[in-house]
Amino acid sequence: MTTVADGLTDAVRLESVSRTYGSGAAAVRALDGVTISLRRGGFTALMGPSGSGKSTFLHCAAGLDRPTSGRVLLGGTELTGQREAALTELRRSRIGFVFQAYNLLDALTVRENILLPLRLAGRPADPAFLDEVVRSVELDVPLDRRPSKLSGGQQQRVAIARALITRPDVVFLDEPTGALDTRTARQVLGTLRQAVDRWGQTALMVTHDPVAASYADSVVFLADGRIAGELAHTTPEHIAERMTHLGEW
Ligand SMILES: Nc1ncnc2c1ncn2[C@@H]1O[C@H](COP(=O)(O)OP(=O)(O)OP(=O)(O)O)[C@@H](O)[C@H]1O
Repeated sequence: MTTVADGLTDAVRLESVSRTYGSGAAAVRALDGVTISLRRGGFTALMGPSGSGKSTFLHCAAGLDRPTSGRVLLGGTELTGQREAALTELRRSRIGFVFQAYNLLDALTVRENILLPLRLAGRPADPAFLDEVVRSVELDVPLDRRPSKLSGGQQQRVAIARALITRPDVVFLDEPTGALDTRTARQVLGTLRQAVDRWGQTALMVTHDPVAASYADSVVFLADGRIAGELAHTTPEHIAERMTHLGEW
């Protein structure tokens, strides 16, 4: 396991990361020499036209996929070159995931869903911290209920709590509000923003929605597998304008 002193201030760092799918004439370069650092405690949105490489970026950064070349560092630990078992362990303990489709288990109660990452990692649950996380995501439902009995917004709050419970180095969110109506989406984003601030949580969110992206501290744009710019503390209007210049979205 390699630890680099200069990577310690960054939660996540990609260095010259490329990912090519297929080979020969059919090869697609989904990521093309991407270098970027996610500062500890920062909330970053990742946007770009369809096919620009957002999912590939997320999968490489989270150790779910391996770059063809380049390095990925999580809190100073190099992911690239790790064996599959070590990557699984790292993902379990140091990364939180939130997906568009919530991905909650209905065989488990809300409480059990939130605590699942700790159970899988063989770590004890701290009832006081569970209580704090549940309050921070404003989840106002009985914790012994099954997820399918909850609204979409409540289910996504459960998923966010589950992502925060291990105090991970970074939370990756893939279109977290894509399945929610506009009003619920805004409420969930407001809660997410508060939770990120409260815990000093590093987060990276892929989204197509300029309003959702405007909740982040900065918006990174991808086009054709490359970083195509960044906007800090900006408005949905500016984000939409930049996206329009990048092409179809
Ligand atoms: N498993 C794969 N095999 C071959 N090509 C792939 C694979 N996954 C992605 N690609 C290609 O890599 C490029 C980037 O895809 P990616 O899914 O990362 O883009 P995206 O920005 O997430 O797109 P979208 O917004 O439509 O989800 C696209 O040209 C895509 O067709």
